[in-house]
Amino acid sequence: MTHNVTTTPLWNKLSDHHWEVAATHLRELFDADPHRGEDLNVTAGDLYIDYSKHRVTRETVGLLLDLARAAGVEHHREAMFTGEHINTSEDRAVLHTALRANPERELILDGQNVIEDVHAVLGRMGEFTDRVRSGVWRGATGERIRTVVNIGIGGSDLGPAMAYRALRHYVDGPEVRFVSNIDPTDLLSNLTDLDPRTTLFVVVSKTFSTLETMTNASAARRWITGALGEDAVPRHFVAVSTDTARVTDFGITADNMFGFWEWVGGRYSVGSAVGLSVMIAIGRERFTEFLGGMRAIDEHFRTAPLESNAPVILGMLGVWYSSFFGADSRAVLPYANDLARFPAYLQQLTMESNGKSVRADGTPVGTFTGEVFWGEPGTNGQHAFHQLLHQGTHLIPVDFVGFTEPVEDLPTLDGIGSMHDVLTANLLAQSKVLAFGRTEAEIAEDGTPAELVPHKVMPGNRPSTTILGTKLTPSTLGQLIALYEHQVFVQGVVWGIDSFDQWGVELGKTSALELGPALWDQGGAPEVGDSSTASLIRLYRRARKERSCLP
Ligand SMILES: O=P(O)(O)OC[C@H]1O[C@H](O)[C@H](O)[C@@H](O)[C@@H]1O
Repeated sequence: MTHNVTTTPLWNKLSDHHWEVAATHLRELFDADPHRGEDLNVTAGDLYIDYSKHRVTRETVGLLLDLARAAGVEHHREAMFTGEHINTSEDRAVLHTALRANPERELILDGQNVIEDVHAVLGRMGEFTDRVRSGVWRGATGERIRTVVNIGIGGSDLGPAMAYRALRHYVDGPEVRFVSNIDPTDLLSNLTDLDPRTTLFVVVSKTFSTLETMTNASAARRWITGALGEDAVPRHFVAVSTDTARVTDFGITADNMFGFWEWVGGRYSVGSAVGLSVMIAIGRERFTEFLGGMRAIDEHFRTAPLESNAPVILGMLGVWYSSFFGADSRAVLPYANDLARFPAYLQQLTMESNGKSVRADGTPVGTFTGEVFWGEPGTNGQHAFHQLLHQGTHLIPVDFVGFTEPVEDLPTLDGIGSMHDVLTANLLAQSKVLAFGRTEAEIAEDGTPAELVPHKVMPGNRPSTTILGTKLTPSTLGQLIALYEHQVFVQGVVWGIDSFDQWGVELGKTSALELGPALWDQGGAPEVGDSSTASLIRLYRRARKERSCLP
């Protein structure tokens, strides 16, 4: 249980300090401290992280780090790495860092070296991957596997789907598709051009009981058995889960199952067997590089002093805006099209982790917690929502993510520079304009008509972090993931919440199960307890009655 720092004099000091900083423009902060752009940055692995365009002074950073210390971030960090049950509401260890630990390390949990277990599964995944990629593993009719369909949802989908897309350039194995939604169009649209003889399903579910995944997996099973017969199942289905009994009940043998452990949270699981489809796509060596990237940031997070600790600094900046400025959201804008699913991935990672309003001991939190994460790749976002970022009334801190080297490049129209150069120029221009804006006087100087001047004023003073990686590779992607995982952790400790449970999603699930029968029962008025839901159900039922194609 963490110390409640929100009731301490240090918190009050930060709160008072916030009013001073809030009254100062970023232009003034740079004028008063012209070298901040050279100093307020940190390097972690291959990531250079500039945080000088934040609404902080050097004093603010010191106070925020004091707050992190007072909350016990260092102590809790060690507790996480060593397997203490820091997920208190579920009484579980939180050991996603063990998934990427060096094989020579040892971590004993309940008498078992979990790192040995991790590498045993990685070894089996590697062998399986090699067999699928080389064509030794074949479908029931003897054909090679050409497409892998990953069926899973939440953490069993977003991590691998994001990583597969991000590492598109490195894919030299079978194509992978991802089916998650209970909406049948997801499965149907993905299967429409596939051949059952060359398709392998990887059914991913920690619990192996999630309604969406089990429903999609049984429909996929019918698709395979309808075309190839019951005996084909073992050649076309493998499972990733912590629950052997449920997997075997589904008809997948333990040989075709890749396990993980209850101490891996779904949203922290992409480095476990949950990443199997990514490994099949990019090969085991590159998957190892991916894990190595995460490990580099784990080590940085565990050992770097707080002053140069990237996840600590970025996490505390998130606390600064959320708890002191009352900012609701953070935009993540990757200037790398292959990171298109990164914001969606971060939504689960951050919002399922820190979207809590009680502390770990069940008492209400005394501050705003969590941040709404959202975003789209640049430059697309510039032509859509950046207007609000630049001139709207909300304070929305931005994380820009870019790379100094492209994975692919093309010349520009005029042949001067490359498309990647222009992409990067856009990233830098956006962060500059957000921070410094354009004043009334500067605009009037251009001869802009007086009545247009207020419309053209760019207020600036809008904070951003710029994360520049060397190149989007399996390793740098792993680094980015761990960078955000540990930010979430730091914030959770300061807010005193349990970042590793997700009770808030449970009621929606049981409620859907309870409501289901009311939708297909054609009897009298549904007894659902409120007139809004009852009216919507009546409307749905009427439409359902008129449809002829239903069973
Ligand atoms: O992997 P599964 O057990 O199928 O769970 C899939 C997802 O469903 C749940 O509702 C949780 O909110 C997620 O954290 C989890 O990743």
